[in-house]
Amino acid sequence: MPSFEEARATILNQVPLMGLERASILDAGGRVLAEDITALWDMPRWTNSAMDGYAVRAADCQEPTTLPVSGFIPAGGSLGSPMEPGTVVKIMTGAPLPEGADAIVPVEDTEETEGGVHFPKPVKAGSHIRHKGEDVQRGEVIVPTGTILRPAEVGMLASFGKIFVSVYRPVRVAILATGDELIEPGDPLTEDKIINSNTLALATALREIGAEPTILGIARDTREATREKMLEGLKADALITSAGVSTGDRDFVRTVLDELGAETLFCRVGIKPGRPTTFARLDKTPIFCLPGNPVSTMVTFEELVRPALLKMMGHSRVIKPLIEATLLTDLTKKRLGVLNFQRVSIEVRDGKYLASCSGDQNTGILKTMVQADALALLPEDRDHFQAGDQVNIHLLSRYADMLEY
Ligand SMILES: Nc1nc2c(c(=O)[nH]1)N[C@H]1C(S)=C(S)[C@@H](COP(=O)(O)OP(=O)(O)OC[C@H]3O[C@@H](n4cnc5c(N)ncnc54)[C@H](O)[C@@H]3O)O[C@H]1N2
Ligand code: MOO
Repeated sequence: MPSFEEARATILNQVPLMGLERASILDAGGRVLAEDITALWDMPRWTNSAMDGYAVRAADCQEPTTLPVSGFIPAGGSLGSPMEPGTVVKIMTGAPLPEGADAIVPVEDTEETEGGVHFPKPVKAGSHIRHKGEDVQRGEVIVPTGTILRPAEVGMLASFGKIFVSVYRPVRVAILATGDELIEPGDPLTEDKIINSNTLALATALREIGAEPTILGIARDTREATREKMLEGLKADALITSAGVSTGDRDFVRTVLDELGAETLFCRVGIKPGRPTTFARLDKTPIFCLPGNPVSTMVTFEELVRPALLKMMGHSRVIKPLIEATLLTDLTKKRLGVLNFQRVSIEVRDGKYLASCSGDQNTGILKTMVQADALALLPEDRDHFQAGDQVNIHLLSRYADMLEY
């Protein structure tokens, strides 16, 4: 049975990279760029004013002096001719510096008088000027291939008029729930049925990373139904199944994988929850078969599937960092020899992470998943952790350690 790290490495080494598509930068936010984008011109395109004020010749303003105003340049305008000697030009932020001027004096450092503008302090040549090409030079790579397009990158691309770029396609992931006991949310409740919560939880987790869920519904516990639905799911870029993967009499997922000729790379992992997690592939399509207990489904998605799907979409930073946290409560593991993910809530005090058990760690207990900000990774060789001990955690969301207001 592979350890957690071995299983994760096996998956990450098998998954294929998605193809490329051209997308508008508005739609490409959060996705990974698949080409180097080069600057077609200098930025700024012209030397310009960094302040609303006056363009001056610094040499004219070394002593307190009053000079006449010979022109006005708004942002988007230009003077059209050199600045007349012995005068100044009123200028707005971003407007091109007129020929003959070598400094900008902000309006608040001047006084308007009848005869012109008074400059009480000496002016340094070059002050408040933004030079042509000081940000980016023509031919420079402004956003390299492999970059995640955040607002900063989208802004940079937009400022060069680059509105379509080549990016990795979002991975289309089919989700299949299995089990005779399942009904869909909204169906009439009957005593013996359980609502399929895993599909929508998985779909939400997929959307969070920019993947596209395709919901296949529920496969009843027969080989034929499971096979039919899995075949349908294999039309997607990846397939996730939930439940039916353990050793129960009606757990058909693994049998169907064999029937379909899929290569099963592992069918158990040294983790709790998630021990029966199975990973297979058919041709190049990855198939993640997750255990059905709702917490097991979410934890195995988070720890094993999420990194893989990110990698498929061209991401290189796919593994969450381990953060060291101090326990405020004891944590106890039921079994030695497996890596145990325990649900904890998090506080950040004086820059330090503090973790408390969120409650019952049974894999059927959803409430403690709702209350969890992070998963504590309790190593294989130790079963008890006391308040005050250090543990490693994976945050469950990007908001998990933000401060309240
Ligand atoms: N003899 C053994 N029994 C079990 C083992 C084992 O090693 N030997 N492993 C246990 C572990 S650990 C897990 S996890 C479960 C996983 O089993 P399956 O993945 O085959 O899941 P099911 O038994 O079909 O369902 C488990 C549980 O989850 C509920 N469920 C299933 N699908 C959904 C869904 N879509 N939405 C909400 N809830 C769902 C289901 O009703 C069950 O209660 O096996 C243990 N047994
Ligand atoms: O491995 Mo099961 O997923 O512990 O509950």
